[in-house]
Amino acid sequence: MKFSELKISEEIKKATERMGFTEMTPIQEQAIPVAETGVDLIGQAQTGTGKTTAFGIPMIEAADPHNSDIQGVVITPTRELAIQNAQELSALGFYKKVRTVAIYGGQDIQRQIRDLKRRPSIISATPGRLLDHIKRRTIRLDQIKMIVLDEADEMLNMGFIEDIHEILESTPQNRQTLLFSATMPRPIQLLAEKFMHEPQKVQVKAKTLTVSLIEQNYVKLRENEKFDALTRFLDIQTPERAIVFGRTKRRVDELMRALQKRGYEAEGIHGDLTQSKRDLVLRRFKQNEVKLLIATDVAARGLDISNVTHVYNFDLPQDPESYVHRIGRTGRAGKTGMALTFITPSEFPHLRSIERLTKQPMKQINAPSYEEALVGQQKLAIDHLKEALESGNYHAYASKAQDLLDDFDAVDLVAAALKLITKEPDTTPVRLTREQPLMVKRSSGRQQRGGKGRSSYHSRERDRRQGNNNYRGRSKQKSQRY
Ligand SMILES: Nc1ncnc2c1ncn2[C@@H]1O[C@H](COP(=O)(O)OP(=O)(O)OP(=O)(O)O)[C@@H](O)[C@H]1O
Ligand SMILES: [Mg+2]
Repeated sequence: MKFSELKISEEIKKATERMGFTEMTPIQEQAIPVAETGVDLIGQAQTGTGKTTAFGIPMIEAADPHNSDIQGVVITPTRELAIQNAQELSALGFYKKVRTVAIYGGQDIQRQIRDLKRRPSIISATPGRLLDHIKRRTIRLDQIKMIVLDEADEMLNMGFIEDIHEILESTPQNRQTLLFSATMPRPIQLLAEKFMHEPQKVQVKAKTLTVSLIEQNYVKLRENEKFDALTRFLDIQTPERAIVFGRTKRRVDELMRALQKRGYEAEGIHGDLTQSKRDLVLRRFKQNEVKLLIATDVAARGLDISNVTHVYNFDLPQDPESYVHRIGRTGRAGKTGMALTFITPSEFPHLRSIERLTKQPMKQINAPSYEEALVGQQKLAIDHLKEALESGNYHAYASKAQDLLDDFDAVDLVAAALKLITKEPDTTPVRLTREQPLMVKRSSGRQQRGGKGRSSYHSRERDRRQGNNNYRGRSKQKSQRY
């Protein structure tokens, strides 16, 4: 079904056209008409399938640009996602002249207050900064018609739950509440239903939770083999654009420096960097100035960066849901992608938990040898050489080439030139601080580094079976993981 067939205002149809959309995605086709009836809604569909527009259209449709109140709020777990959602909502509201402002931590609050004085209809926010504005009375939510929790399970999962409750308390009882995510663990759903009014579930039925366009592989290796394996895979797979996920901020910093030491262009992103640094890194990655983004889970959810061809899980994610979101940074909007996950022997059971959630078996592959990596890089050099040949833009070198050919054997010459342009696999020694394998001690309910205890994956699975609401004691996780 096309957007043009929807019963929505012409301005929004025109906006989707301007955004290059014609056919609706399944979640858009199924969720928009339901949301238009005014009911509460829980929407679940695979990563990269257009959930933003699925809640964006009803939100813009409900907003009246001539009304000076804030009428809609979208809450997201990260600042980058708040910015991205604001951009998409602004695009959808372009012709209807519905204005959206992004409100997030790390940005000058006075600037935000100035933006707010211009009376936007919609706020796209992270919870902490939104609460700050509510307390300063620079934002009032008492007239909102609709609130969306994007990445709803994450918002209700770690650390955010108290903030969400406080935000909801400042909104009208009769507001419409929409929840969206690619994953919706049952305990979270039960928790959500407590503050929703008879929500309708819109789930796009798919055989697997992950997108079939993403090839999913894993490598079994020891902790101290991971880094060489990563660089060799990078040499062989030569990703156009890749995200490498690490478990902690320290890990991300160390990985970035180690990769740079071996001659890779890499930038890191995590929650301890200043917001301007985070913005800069993401901009450079989006503009293809740097091919490798090394990230904590701060980049795992929702970010829509075109042409991310590879996702590497250098460390296993904290829970199976995070895996789904991390690898979902590739294979978006119909494109293909590849995900590769490193697993140490003691973490092996977690692999099965991931596969049980995704309903998609992963394929085991082996870490490449030095020789294989060299072949990969040679192939890349030859490709570059052929491209240069096809471009025809080398005639200024012809007489020098002839001089060389007079003195040397042609094969020797090309071989020497190839060696020069090949980035041979670098074996510069690097040191990474050892990360403990993924384990969680159950009794305290929060993440512990190392130590004995059951894995979070298994306790989560048991929760799932028992329908436990065991998600509140995890507030420390946000600061560790992001
Ligand atoms: N109807 C459509 N036709 C073509 N492209 C679309 C359509 N709807 C959305 N897109 C594009 O698809 C991409 C993914 O959309 P979006 O970020 O909303 O996915 P998502 O379902 O929210 O994913 P995630 O679970 O990772 O947050 C975006 O680049 C968006 O512009
Ligand atoms: Mg999204």
